[in-house]
Amino acid sequence: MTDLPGIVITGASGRMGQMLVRTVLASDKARLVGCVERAGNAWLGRDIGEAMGGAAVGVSVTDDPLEAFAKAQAVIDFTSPAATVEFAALAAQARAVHVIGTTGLEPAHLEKLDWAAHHAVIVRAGNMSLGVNLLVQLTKKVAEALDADWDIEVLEAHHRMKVDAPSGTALMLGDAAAEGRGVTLDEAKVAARDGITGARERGSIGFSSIRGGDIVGEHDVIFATEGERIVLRHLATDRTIFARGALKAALWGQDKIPGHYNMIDVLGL
Ligand SMILES: NC(=O)C1=CN([C@@H]2O[C@H](COP(=O)(O)OP(=O)(O)OC[C@H]3O[C@@H](n4cnc5c(N)ncnc54)[C@H](O)[C@@H]3O)[C@@H](O)[C@H]2O)C=CC1
Ligand SMILES: O=C(O)C1=N[C@H](C(=O)O)C[C@H](O)C1
Repeated sequence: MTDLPGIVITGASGRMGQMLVRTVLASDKARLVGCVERAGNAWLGRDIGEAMGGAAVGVSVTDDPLEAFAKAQAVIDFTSPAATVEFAALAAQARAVHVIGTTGLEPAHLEKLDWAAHHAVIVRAGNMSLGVNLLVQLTKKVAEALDADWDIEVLEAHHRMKVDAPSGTALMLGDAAAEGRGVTLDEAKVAARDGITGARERGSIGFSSIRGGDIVGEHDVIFATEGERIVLRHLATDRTIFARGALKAALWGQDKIPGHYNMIDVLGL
């Protein structure tokens, strides 16, 4: 039992944090060794099982990531960009696999992750589900097959509490479409339209974001031309798909050399 990889969950009281705690506790391939929250969080010092409304599990929530990571073989992190950059440096020091689900990372954050990836394994993806990562590959293939007479639009819908847009998944899909078309997303991306925008620019890749209620995560990639349209769609109805993917990544990373990996690597797609 004690030989199983020890996992620390950061942001343990969050929507994904709680789902991850449940997933690790239910697993016979890993054990929960730590839960981290930010200073001031109401769950600090409490047993995570009790804080989540169940039986005690023997792991208290702490705001000391360094101490928690020292006991871990992997850190699963769905928090915020600033926290993730801090955790990447600490996970690298502890030589723990750092699984990053956090979205909204800017180029400056990514540069810091690249530094950490010289010292430890990082697995990062804006979406950890099998379905979305398959959709990424399908999007690339369809974009490769079609020319710029086919307009590409990515639509995403999420719950009212989501703070970043377009979603990390939408950007993964946009990147795949751009790669298939032989351009970069930076040059093709149109993420906001309002007022007299003029006609659509040929070859651009558009993004639209809906926020409302408790939508877990919905993504469409639309390829539209004169007289016909292809729609590739993924609907997430339960956050366990992300948590299961993240745990798979944490276990997969145990025997890998330091570097920056993604879920396509983990899933072998
Ligand atoms: N890659 C994927 O498959 C998925 C990614 N996400 C992403 O995960 C992130 C979190 O999403 P949710 O769980 O819905 O948000 P949330 O707001 O419910 O949870 C975030 C948690 O992180 C904690 N946190 C923030 N800063 C911290 C710090 N410095 N130290 C410790 N804890 C800290 C917060 O207190 C909070 O409990 C978002 O970026 C979201 O887009 C969400 C679902 C799936
Ligand atoms: O914030 C969320 O909830 C989600 N975030 C990820 C994203 O930005 O794509 C993944 C999933 O769609 C849920």
